This record gives sequence, structure tokens and C-alpha cells, in this order.
Amino acid sequence: MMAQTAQVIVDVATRQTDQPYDYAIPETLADQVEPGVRVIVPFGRRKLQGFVVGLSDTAAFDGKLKAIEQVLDLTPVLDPELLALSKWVATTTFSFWIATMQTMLPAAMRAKYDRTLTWTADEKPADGWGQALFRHARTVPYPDTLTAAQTRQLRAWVKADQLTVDYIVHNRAKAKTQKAVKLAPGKALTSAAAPKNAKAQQKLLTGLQTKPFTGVLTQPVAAARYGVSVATVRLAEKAGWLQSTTVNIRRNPLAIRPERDQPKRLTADQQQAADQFVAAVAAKTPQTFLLEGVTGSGKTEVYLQTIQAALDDGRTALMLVPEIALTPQMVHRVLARFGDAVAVLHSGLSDGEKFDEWRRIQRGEARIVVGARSAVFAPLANIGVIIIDEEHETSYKQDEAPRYHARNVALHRAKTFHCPVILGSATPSLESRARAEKGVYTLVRLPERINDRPLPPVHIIDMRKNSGARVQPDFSPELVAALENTLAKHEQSVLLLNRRGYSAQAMCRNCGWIARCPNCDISLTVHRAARKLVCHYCGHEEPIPTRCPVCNSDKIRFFGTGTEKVEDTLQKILPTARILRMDADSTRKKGGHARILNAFGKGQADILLGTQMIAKGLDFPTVTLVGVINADTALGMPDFRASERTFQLLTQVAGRAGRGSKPGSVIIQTYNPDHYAIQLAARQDYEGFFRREMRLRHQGKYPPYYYTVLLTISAPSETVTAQESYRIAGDLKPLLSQTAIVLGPTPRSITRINNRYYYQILVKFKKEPALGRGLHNLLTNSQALLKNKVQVAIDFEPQQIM
Ligand SMILES: Nc1ncnc2c1ncn2[C@@H]1O[C@H](COP(=O)(O)OP(=O)(O)OP(=O)(O)O)[C@@H](O)[C@H]1O
Ligand SMILES: [Zn+2]
Ligand SMILES: [Zn+2]
Repeated sequence: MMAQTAQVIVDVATRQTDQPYDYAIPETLADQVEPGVRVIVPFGRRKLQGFVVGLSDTAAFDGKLKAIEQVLDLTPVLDPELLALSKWVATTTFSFWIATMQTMLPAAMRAKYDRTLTWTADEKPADGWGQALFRHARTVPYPDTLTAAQTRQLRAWVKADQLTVDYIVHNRAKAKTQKAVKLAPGKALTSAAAPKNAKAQQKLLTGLQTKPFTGVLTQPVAAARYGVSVATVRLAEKAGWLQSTTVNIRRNPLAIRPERDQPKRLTADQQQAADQFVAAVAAKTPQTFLLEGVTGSGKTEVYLQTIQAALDDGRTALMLVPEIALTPQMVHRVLARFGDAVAVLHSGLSDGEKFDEWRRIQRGEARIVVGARSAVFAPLANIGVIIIDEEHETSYKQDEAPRYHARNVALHRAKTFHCPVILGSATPSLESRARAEKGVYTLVRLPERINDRPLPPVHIIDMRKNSGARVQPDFSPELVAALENTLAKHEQSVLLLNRRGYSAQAMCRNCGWIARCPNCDISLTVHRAARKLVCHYCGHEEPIPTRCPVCNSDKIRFFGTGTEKVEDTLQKILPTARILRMDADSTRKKGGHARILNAFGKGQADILLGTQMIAKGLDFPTVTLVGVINADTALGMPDFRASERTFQLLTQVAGRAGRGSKPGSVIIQTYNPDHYAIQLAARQDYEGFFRREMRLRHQGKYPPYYYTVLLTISAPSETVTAQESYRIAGDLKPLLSQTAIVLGPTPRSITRINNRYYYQILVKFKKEPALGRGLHNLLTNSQALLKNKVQVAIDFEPQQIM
């Protein structure tokens, strides 16, 4: 019997509507409504989009149900696994179900884009309606009105791979076509078809006779196949023995086609790691491994060989990397090993490109997915292994709703697919390392660098002694000497400017006025190249003033260390050095990262100066010196993870030195030379750091000993924000046991952003069965919140507490 009722989640992100609504299924749509398709339904006075999440045979209240008006998808956009996952993510992150479902889809499908139909099969549609539809073009607008039979026909074509539905994305990317050729039917391809002395054309003719092709080849591919130039292929078209046509080509995200490489012979350590992973793939055990491998220990090669094992087993593989644009090298390596079987998903892609990749995955054309955080929702079926590289990275946690952590989502999917998860890092998060300690994860270590290369020696420079009139504030004499030395040897250096909370500000030297944002409690940052002051929180911009608005003096000066300013100073110290700067400004343009890294890799610069983004994953064998200009800025943050972050950053960046045959060295400038995070990072002693930091977390009752939930309450009025925060804290406390700890409410360290005030409550707990429901009720039932324009954000295991 056909289902009569569909449960639909409508596209309204409020607590009140965050539940399935019943809709009747009209008979004409009966065979189109399935879980995972999107529909248009009447909702109040509006028509809304929604997702079908379930079907049932009986109506909840007979006859009174409104009916589904339209089905948007010919095939489900979310399969049962992803549908169930979206629900789980919504529950565990206190998000709206609609929001998690939307997060899983490429943006092109979310907005109101126009749809098209493209006939992809060689032969024409069999029936008259289809032939009429595609009479003038292979791609036509999606018809406005379709009968049920016609929709059924479209669905059948899609299932038979004869038809695709596309979204016209108006920004940047349009579907790309390339000129192509096919054999002209009925043309005799004899050598008489071209002049005897036209050698290239004769060569092509011979090739076409001895090695003919079917279907369509792009001009360059045809040229390569027959060893002639593209011009010759064009001549052949003119002569009529090849027919010209076009093909849709995939918008290739990174536009790189690296040379294919072969698996490397593993070292003994790599082999024992790979053996365990491959065994878990084969045995289909949802086991979680923590691969703790020092920088340059060859973790990537182990990932690649494990992926190969999953593919050989007929399964697929998912590999997450932190914000992929930051690691073009990693993507390059995966593409070099697996070529077209790889789909790449990351935030640098246009909507059209993302959609292309997503569809290749959904259709099973791409069996390996490499991507940043949201790629954890890639529509892969039959996953054989999930890898999370640099698992300690905070970018795996989304810091806006839905506040999911990709690691947790990965672990959940792995359970569904019965596949192992590999968490890799030189500096694992304390949470993961502690789980390995307890035996929840299996610890696998790579303690040595490849080819017995030593880890580089690290020198700590005490910047408190770097004073006096003649010294440069940002460059100790030791660092300058090392840079000069490296330059003289024609080797390369990497310089890290740790900019977190540290940027150039404009100040009046006469009265002390500092340029501040009118909307936020934060000073504005100087962007000298653009001659602007910019707020990094709300985006407010204003010109740099020439006179102080308070005392009218013209002594406006800049202070603080911006990357631009350091670059200027560095150029003065080393006039002949070729410097490349890599920060948010210099990489804003698409592909900016890849371009800078590429230039540096080719030896077009001597020094790569950059922010955090240069610390991770770079593998340049020619780098022999790494300098850290200011190691301390992260230490000063009011966050219990400050030491962990500092340790991770310094260890990672130090690991960029000496990866090739020449030995490297590292210089760390700091005002806290005795701090354990800096001392242990200098020794690359992860285990030592782990033990020490664990003791402190235990004393302070912080993760991984305690769980944390952060409530952030905001409103346009500070009084309302404070009142509501105290009320919420008061409501929560009775729900909690004696062992739970409630910190706050306290104003956030930057209390006002974009003219809203922010207060926080941090709950630390070990086991609170009633907390989840309590928080849920708080959000659902609170009319007061709505009335006062109060927003409450709930963040389970927040990565940033400020
Ligand atoms: N078995 C092997 N034989 C030879 N070279 C190898 C082998 N495995 C890896 N390499 C090379 O060693 C270098 C370091 O490896 P890789 O970048 O994978 O290390 P990693 O552990 O990911 O480092 P990091 O954590 O610093 O990013 C790379 O250039 C890689 O090509
Ligand atoms: Zn002034
Ligand atoms: Zn602002």
C-alpha cells in the first residue's frame, strides 16, 4: 500500500517549528515522495520548502491534512544514512534539524537557483515528449509544469544515467564546456583525404584508422592521443573527417593535474601502523586509532596506503584536512595517487564547483573525498575508512550553528559503516590522547622522522633581554644572524608571526587615543596597504585619520606587530632577501594560498613570512630555518587551552625545518622562556607536555576530565542580557548534581560586538543526565527570550572560551 502521509521538516529555523509536520500525499505525487526529497508545502499562509523525513500509512487527523504541493527532487538528496545522521547531529549539538540537513547540501541546492535538465545519453529520448523537450538543445530549463507521468519519466532517465538535473549558479562558475570532436559518420578516412605532404594530417589519418575512438574527445585529448597538435585536429574538423562538438567538463577545483605517483616503500614503523589500519578496514571494525607521529614521520603515506586498501575492498574513503586551502600540498599528494577518483570539497570553491564535486560523490564517480570540516557530510556510500589529519585543529569544530565537531560526526558515521577512523597528528588534542590512554582509541606511534632525519634543534631567545636603542623590537640579533646566514647559503626560511589577538593599531602619541570600532568593544586594525582601519569582528571600515579626533594633534602612530609592518622591517634588515608574505590579506584572492606556496616551493623567494596558516602540513625540503617572532601571544588568552594551543603551534611550525637532506634549526623568540609549553615544544616532547598539562586540567577541573557546555546569551541591551543570563543560570542550577560547576554569568571579554552584548555561562560536569533535556527546554519554552530579542547559543565542548 502507498503511504498516505509524509513527515516534513519545513525550512523555518525556530524552536517552535523544529519538528516534523504531517502532510497528505496527493495520488499524483505518490511515487515521488520518499524520505530525503525536498518538497514545497503550504505552511500557514506561506509556501515553504521542506524535507521529507518519513512516511506513514495513516493520517494523523483524517482528511484535515494539507497536501504536499510539489516535489523538488527526482531522487532523494539525502540518503537514509545522512537523514538519520542529520537528526543525530541536531540533537547532540542543540541545533535545528532543518539547519543540519541544509548544512549537508551544497549551497547551490540551498538557495533559490534555477534548475536545468541536460540530456547526457548518446541516443535520443525514446518517447515523443522527451524528443520535443530536447529538440533544440541538450540543456533546457526545468519545465514549470509537469504531469505525474512526465515526472516519472524524468526520474527513470536520471536512474538510467541519461539525464542530469543541474543548478544554474549565478556567481562566478557556469557549467564549463570545452571544444571536442567525434568521428564523422560515413567519412572514408583514407590517406587521400589530406594532401600527401601534410605530414601531421597524414599521421592523424593513419592514427584514426588504426586506433579509432568512439564517443567524444576534447581537442587536446584527441591531439595527444594521435601525437599531433590541436591545430591539426582543427584542420581535420575543417576537412570534415572529424565533427566538432562540445562537452561539459567538470569545473576542476584546484586545476592541478599532478603527475601520478606510486606508493612508497614503507618504513618499519609506517608498516606496523598501516598493517593495523588495513586489518581494521578488512575486518570492518569501527575502531578508532590515534596516529601520533612526529612532524615529518610520513603519516600521509600511511593514510594513502590505507585508502588504497579500502578501495581495493570495493569501498570508499573520506579524508578530512584542516581548511584545505591551507594545505594544497596535501590535496596534491592525494590527487597524485588517486587521480580522478578524488573529489575535493573546501570553502575556496565556488558554489558551482562544490555542486559538481558533491554530485560526483553522490553518483559514485568519486570514491575518495578530501575536504575540510563540512566534507564529513559527503554523500559517500559504503565508507571503508575515515581519516582526520591534524585532528587537534580547532577548525574541525564549527563555531556557529550547527556547532558540530567533525571528529564526533566521523565517529558516528564510522559506527554506521563499520569502518575504522584514523586520527592523525604530531600534537594530538588532549581529549584524543586521553582517550587513547584509557584504551577507547588505539594508540599507534611514529616516533621518528623519515630517513632518520633528526628533528631540528630549537633555540629559545629571551626577548626580555632584547632591549636598548639599537635593537629591532621584533628581531633579536640571533634571529637576524640566522636569517642572514641562511640567505648566504641560498637556503630558505619560514617566519611565523603569531597574530592571534595581536595586530597593528592606530594611536595618538599626544593624548593616548586609540581608534576603536563604533559597534564593538575592540580597537580597529590598521591595514596600511589599503589605508584603512578595519574591525575584524563586524567588518566596519574607516579611513586612517590624519589628526586625532580628541586632541587634534597630528601625531597618529601605529603600534603592534602586523604582518605588513614586520615585512617592512625585515626588508630593511635584509635588503636583498626576497620575501613572500602569507596572511589573510595576501591570500584573500582565490587560489592565493596555492600561488604563494607554489612560488616559495620553486625557490622564487628566500623567506616565507606568515601567520598561523604557514604552520601546518607544509613539506618543503629546502627550508632549513624556522623563526617564531612572538611565541607568547596565544599564551595570554583567557582560555584554559592557551598552553595547549601554544605548544601545538610551536611544535608544528618547528617541524617545518630540516625535512630535506640539509639539517634545520629553529629560533623561538619569547618573553616567557621558562614556560613549560615553550620549553617542551622546543624539545618536541609531546608526551611530556601531555602529562604535565593533564595534571593542570585535573586540578582545574577542565576537559578532558570534565565536559563543558558554554551558554552565550546576547541581546541589544546590556541590562536585558545580564538579567536573562542570571535567570537562565538560576533555572539551570536546580537541574544539576553537586559535582557540576557553573561559572558565571560573566560578560564575554569582548562584551559588545555589532551592537549586541554577550554574556557567558560555562557549565563543567562529569555526568548530568538531566542537562541535555534541561537545555532543550530552556530554548523551547522561553517566551521571555523571544520577546526581549535575546539569543541563546549552546556550545557543547566549546573550542574557544573568552
Ligand atoms: N616510506 C617513505 N619513504 C620515503 N619517503 C617517505 C616515506 N614516507 C613519507 N616520505 C616522505 O617524507 C616526507 C614527510 O612525510 P609527511 O609529510 O607525510 O609527514 P607527516 O608525518 O605528515 O608530517 P607533518 O605532520 O609534519 O605534516 C614527505 O616528503 C614524504 O614524501
Ligand atoms: Zn590625541
Ligand atoms: Zn566592529
